[in-house]
Amino acid sequence: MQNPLPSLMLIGCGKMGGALFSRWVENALPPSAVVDHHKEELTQKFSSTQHIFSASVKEIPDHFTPQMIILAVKPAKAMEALTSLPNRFKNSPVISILAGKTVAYLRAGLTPTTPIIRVMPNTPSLIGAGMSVAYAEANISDPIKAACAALFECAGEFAWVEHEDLMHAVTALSGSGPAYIFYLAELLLTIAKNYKLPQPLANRLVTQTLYGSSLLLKTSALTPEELRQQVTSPQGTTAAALSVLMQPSAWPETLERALQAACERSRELNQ
Ligand SMILES: NC(=O)C1=CN([C@@H]2O[C@H](COP(=O)(O)OP(=O)(O)OC[C@H]3O[C@@H](n4cnc5c(N)ncnc54)[C@H](O)[C@@H]3O)[C@@H](O)[C@H]2O)C=CC1
Ligand SMILES: O=C(O)[C@@H]1CCC=N1
Repeated sequence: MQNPLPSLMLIGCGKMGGALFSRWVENALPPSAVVDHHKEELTQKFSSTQHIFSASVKEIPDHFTPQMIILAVKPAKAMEALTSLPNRFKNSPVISILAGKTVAYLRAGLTPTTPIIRVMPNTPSLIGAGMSVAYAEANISDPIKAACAALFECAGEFAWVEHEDLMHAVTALSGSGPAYIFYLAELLLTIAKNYKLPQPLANRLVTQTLYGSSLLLKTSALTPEELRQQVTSPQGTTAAALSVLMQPSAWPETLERALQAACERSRELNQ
């Protein structure tokens, strides 16, 4: 059986924080607090009486002490959010989902002993199909790591990395990755217009092809290369298309440059 979820204080309930929070609510989150400037919208959206919605950490009632704090503001707002934490919260374990911001950076806004874990989730978390990857320093206790895993397992798959530097590659691959897939869908839909396919049909073709291929990739024992070969008849239509896409300057170099740009940006975000 899955570990019970810890009570939380979620700071920042936007696209990513909000997606995670909705999963946690569905998975019996104990009474928790959500801090966001959009308090009114969030109170309506989640219409919950058991959670506290607040526009500022300072308005959280004295009787409420979370077991964990989840930091989900934009990276540029991290220090402002941490330094405005009242002292009574400063020893609670903090999970940061911020791109780029290292444990050392975050620690400067907390105390030398606050347990800090970094997690990189992605937006398919909203439907329980997310991929979250976490890094914790060696001194973080097992119960804190287990509580972190329980939270992100509610949103899909979860894995640990041993070295913080790997979080850049994780961010470039699975954190930003859904956008690459959505852009591929956008491009295919735009191109479909040239072939006079009715738009609703083109939507179905693109969506079901991406969905079916992802599901096959996830459930099949075959490698991506083997699955690709199963589609590709010698001298057939797929081979004709792949002879364009597999040119070094086409997908191989383009994707390599794209991931490199994401990694570089992740490093810059720590400044
Ligand atoms: N959107 C994505 O696909 C992913 C985002 N992330 C990370 O999640 C973080 C949030 O990103 P998004 O949800 O996309 O941004 P967002 O802009 O949708 O959400 C940020 C939220 O923080 C709130 N906020 C700003 N300052 C605050 C403060 N001082 N106290 C409380 N709330 C405050 C804003 O009102 C907003 O609702 C970023 O650091 C990003 O790197 C990580 C993985 C994926
Ligand atoms: O674009 C970003 O910076 C964030 C991190 C991963 C996905 N979105």
